[in-house]
Amino acid sequence: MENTIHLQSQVADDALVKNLNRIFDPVPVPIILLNKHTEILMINQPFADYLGYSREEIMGKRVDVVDPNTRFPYVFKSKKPEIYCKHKFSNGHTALVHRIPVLDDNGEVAYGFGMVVFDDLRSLQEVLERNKLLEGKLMIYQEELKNIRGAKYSWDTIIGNSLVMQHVKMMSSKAAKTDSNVLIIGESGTGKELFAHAIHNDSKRFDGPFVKINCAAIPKDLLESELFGYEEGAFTGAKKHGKVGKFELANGGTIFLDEIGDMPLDMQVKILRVLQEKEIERIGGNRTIPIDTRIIAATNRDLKERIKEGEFREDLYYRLNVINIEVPPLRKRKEDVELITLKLMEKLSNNLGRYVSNITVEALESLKQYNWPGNIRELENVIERAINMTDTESIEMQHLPAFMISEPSDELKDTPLVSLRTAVEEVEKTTIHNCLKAVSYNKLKAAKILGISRTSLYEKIEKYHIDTPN
Ligand SMILES: Nc1ncnc2c1ncn2[C@@H]1O[C@H](COP(=O)(O)OP(=O)(O)OP(=O)(O)O)[C@@H](O)[C@H]1O
Repeated sequence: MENTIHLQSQVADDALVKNLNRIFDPVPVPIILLNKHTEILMINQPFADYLGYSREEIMGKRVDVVDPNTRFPYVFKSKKPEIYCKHKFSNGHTALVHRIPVLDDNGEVAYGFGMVVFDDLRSLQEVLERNKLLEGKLMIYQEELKNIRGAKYSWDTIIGNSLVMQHVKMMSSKAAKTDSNVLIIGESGTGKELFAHAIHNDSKRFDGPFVKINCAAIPKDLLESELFGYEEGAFTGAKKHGKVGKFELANGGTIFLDEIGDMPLDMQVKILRVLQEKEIERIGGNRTIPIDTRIIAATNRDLKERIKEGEFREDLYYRLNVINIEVPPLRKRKEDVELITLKLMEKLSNNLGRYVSNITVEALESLKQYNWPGNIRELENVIERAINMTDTESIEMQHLPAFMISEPSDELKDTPLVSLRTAVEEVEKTTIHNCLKAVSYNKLKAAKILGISRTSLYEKIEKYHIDTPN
């Protein structure tokens, strides 16, 4: 009776093995199945090859005969699976394996299932090392990103209390509360990028990415792949796994298109398409990728002029210019020069490891008078230079660049250059005229106030052709 049962189970096992071979031979992972006596019931071709045997040689043998290092006898005893365990096969290979006892309805071991998960631990080690390296790099970038996105770019860090700046900040913080496109215009170095950051950080997208691209700095041929990315094999020289473009990177956040006024016309068409369709296509790709990105663009160019010149698309201009923010040049907010100077001195002293906290009235006055064609970026340079030049805690005239001191201010720029004599005569004429008017043209009184004789006053009235009613 017992023999009959054994025979029946043998027949069932044979049928099972045939089917299992059919199933597992094509699987490119070494797999083995043991019966409850730890005899090999099935071993797929990849595993037989891995061990260096023909299948016929080892079928039906006890696993510890084929591989004396096997732990299956212990696993059968403990009935506990061993997952991702390092195993050194008797042929010298070291691998990561699973050893799994398969229990029947009574909780007894019916089969043992084995599988090689990673057949070359050396290459696994390399992958793990690389992974560790990448994780490390990722952490550094995340940290950097946090710094970039941090409080550094809030409204408070945009220094300036002049009326015009208060207005621009107020407009920008309103813009932050919407999801509309923003166009920031202003001369170079006025802080357009700072405003773009602050708007992003104060918007509902603040925890999404802020991705910047300088449209003027990237060669025309590369701009498209930078913006939209490409698929593997899109062109010769393309990276192996393709490349993700800035629009995709900015998904869920904001893309800052700096120097948009310098973007080539053919690229403008593509940007317009993204704005309208809210989707992109990678170069060499055939699928569209939906994009949820807010656009903030900036330029120091006169876009209306560029439109007239045929260099900028009018339709793109209107799409971008939903909210317009104009950052004024520093010379139009001279009231801010003192505050910005003091804040920059504090920041740059720290950066440079110096302690320079004072500036003389004279030097500050020079900074206020200067025209600042390079705006705050130029002011930063001047302060940094001065901190490096001074040996004390104070910035003085001599620490400012010579061109600044001789540079005429805005008002003086419009004054025609005249000789000292002409200038004195001009002042004399105006003073006499004003004085006569003030004393109702009483020449005696006027001469007294002016401190000259009546004769002298008459002479000057004649000389300067000053009209008097009597
Ligand atoms: N209001 C401000 N307060 C403090 N620093 C400022 C301010 N505005 C600008 N800066 C500083 O001036 C430098 C130039 O600013 P930013 O790059 O934002 O100017 P930009 O207008 O974008 O210039 P560009 O058109 O050349 O790109 C930066 O170092 C920035 O930190």
